[in-house]
Amino acid sequence: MTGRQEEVVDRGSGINRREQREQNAGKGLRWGPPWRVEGARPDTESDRWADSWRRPGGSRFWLVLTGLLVVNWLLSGLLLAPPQRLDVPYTVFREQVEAGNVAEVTTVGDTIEGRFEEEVTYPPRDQNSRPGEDALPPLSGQPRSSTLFTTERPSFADDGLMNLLLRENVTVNAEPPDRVPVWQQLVFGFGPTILLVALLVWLARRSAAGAGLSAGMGLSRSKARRYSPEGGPRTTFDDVAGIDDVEEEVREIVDFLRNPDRYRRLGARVPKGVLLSGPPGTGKTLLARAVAGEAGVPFFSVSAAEFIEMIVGVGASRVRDLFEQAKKDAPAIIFIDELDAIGRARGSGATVSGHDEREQTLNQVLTEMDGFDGSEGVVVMAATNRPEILDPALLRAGRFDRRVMVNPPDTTGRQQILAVHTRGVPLGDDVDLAVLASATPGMVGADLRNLVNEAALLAARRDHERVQMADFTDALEKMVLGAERKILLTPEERERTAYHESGHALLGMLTPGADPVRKISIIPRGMALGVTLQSPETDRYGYSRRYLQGRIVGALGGRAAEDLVYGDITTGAENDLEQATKIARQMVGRWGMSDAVGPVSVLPDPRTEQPLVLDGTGPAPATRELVDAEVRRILEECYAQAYATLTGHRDRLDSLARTLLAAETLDADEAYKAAGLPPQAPAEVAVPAGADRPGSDALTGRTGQPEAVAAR
Ligand SMILES: Nc1ncnc2c1ncn2[C@@H]1O[C@H](COP(=O)(O)OP(=O)(O)OP(=O)(O)O)[C@@H](O)[C@H]1O
Ligand SMILES: [Zn+2]
Repeated sequence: MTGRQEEVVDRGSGINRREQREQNAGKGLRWGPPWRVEGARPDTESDRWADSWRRPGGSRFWLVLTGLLVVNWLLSGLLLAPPQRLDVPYTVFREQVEAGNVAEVTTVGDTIEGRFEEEVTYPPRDQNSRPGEDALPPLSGQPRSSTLFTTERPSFADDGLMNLLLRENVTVNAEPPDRVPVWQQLVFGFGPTILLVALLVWLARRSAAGAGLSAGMGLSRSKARRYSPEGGPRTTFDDVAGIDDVEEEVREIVDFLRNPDRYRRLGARVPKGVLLSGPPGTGKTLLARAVAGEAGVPFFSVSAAEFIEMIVGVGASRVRDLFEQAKKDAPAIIFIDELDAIGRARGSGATVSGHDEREQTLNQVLTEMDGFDGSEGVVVMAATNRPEILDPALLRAGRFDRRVMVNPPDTTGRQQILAVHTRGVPLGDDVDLAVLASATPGMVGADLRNLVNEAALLAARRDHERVQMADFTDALEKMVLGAERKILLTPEERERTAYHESGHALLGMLTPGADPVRKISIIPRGMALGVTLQSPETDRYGYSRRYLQGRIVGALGGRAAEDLVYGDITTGAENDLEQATKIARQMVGRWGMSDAVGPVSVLPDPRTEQPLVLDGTGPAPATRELVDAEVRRILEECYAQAYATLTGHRDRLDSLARTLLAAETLDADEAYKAAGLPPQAPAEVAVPAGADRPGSDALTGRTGQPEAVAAR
């Protein structure tokens, strides 16, 4: 793993993007690539769409749900629909009462409904029974017969109906005017909801044991996307560059998937599981897809996080489903991204809800993998950024017993990756990928891909025929530093910033072994008021104590310059202090670089967050105090050194600051010249690597929100 190479010191302040980078840190001082754009992986999504894929979960769930709703609707329609009643005039009704043919009535407002003892036909077939009504047109055309009737009582009727009914022994009911009884309203109003809730509860209960209906509803279906070898452009090893050693390790798998019989015949045990580990964006997914592409087998891709739902047991059945699908399509590859989402060591980590669910899912994966006897022709590939937190059970023989590290590419690797991604891009004659590769230490495949895309966008906006080197360098600068921002600084503030940056830069130039200064700028970018960029000649893999001290001196140079020139300090050094303190802390607690503390690792392991020393619960209070004292000593000594050096070179500092103030941006040559120093490094591209840290500037009231960033 390469370490972070370049240093950017800025004047500005606040939130440190590096924190997150450091979480990815393996061993050594690692400042992960600052330009790592989280979530900006345009390729994966679009590629996935472009490829043929299907998502078996889902559709069936909707089918079942629709079915339920239709049944619900039909039932409620049947039950709620009023029965067909004979609509009779009030006079006819009275007649029937007097004739003793009414068994029961129910009044709803002025409407009277009821039941005749014997069927009545209306309109009567013999029209002469009531001569008075002969002239009236019949209410409805065809005579109908029923024992059920309805009639409307005229509101002016004051005809002693009640007495009549009582006399005739008719049962009389009354109901509120809304016709649907309350119990029915409740049942049909809340019924569907109750039904669904009941179903979910039931599912939750039984899913722990099996798939059951949840399968029918698609809940237990794995959400894996399937890429078939036929559909879409195939990913091959040609698309993967710069990680040749890793490619070699997986070639055997390709061969196995192509000729499973040959391996079977010889009884060779082919790895069932391959664990790819490495920082984000290094091409783990790409590599797995390339293996599938090379072997011409289907590729099932799923993120481990997708297994987990709120409902316990769903994850396990999704795993089962995924393995079933893959076995059906064998030979095939199952790719599980972010394996750590389920593969975290059991009984460790925060006990969140869904803890059981995660364990069950993990157990299911283990069970499935144990179930293979190698003849299925299914290879499971998984990726993780944090192999060290995985449950050891996953790594046992017969599971993910083949482990492959995918490291960030070195310079040559970066050049090859750039070549892959510029295949379809018309390049100007001045574009030199080797130079770009050396200007991008710490960048991984995903970053480089992003860089090419940004450069192409820029070239298009500038109406270039081809993408030129300037497009690349500007794109790189923007990715690394953030877009330039139009904010108005007071002349005093600009001058102060110029001194601050000059302080960083001058110490970078004067400290032996420090990374050469590449660029200084007082154009506000992102959240910083100014930046100083330093990056090494070559990729660095480790750091010496002297080098780290130099870094701290440089980081404190901005504040020292302000202090020296103005006799006062500002909030602008917030990030510098944070960065310096972090380095010092790690020197003392992690790398044993403090004589007083000794060669002891006392910091919690940054990867597992478990305290390392001394009795396993963390350092004893005395050790802690000693660490703090040592960190403070280192910082104070470095600050004193920075202040002294700048004092001794006050003329260079003034000259550099003045030049910077006038020019706003200086590249390496200009900067060394302004400081009256010979250039140290062949200035290749005046582009850097490193980012300024966003933050808040309490002095000016500007906040660190990523608000409107205006590109010039
Ligand atoms: N070695 C490489 N060669 C060519 N392209 C690469 C390489 N590494 C990454 N890329 C590009 O970056 C994209 C993202 O990489 P990929 O998704 O494979 O990274 P990953 O290691 O799986 O990251 P994560 O851990 O975030 O899932 C790829 O689709 C590819 O375009
Ligand atoms: Zn600074």
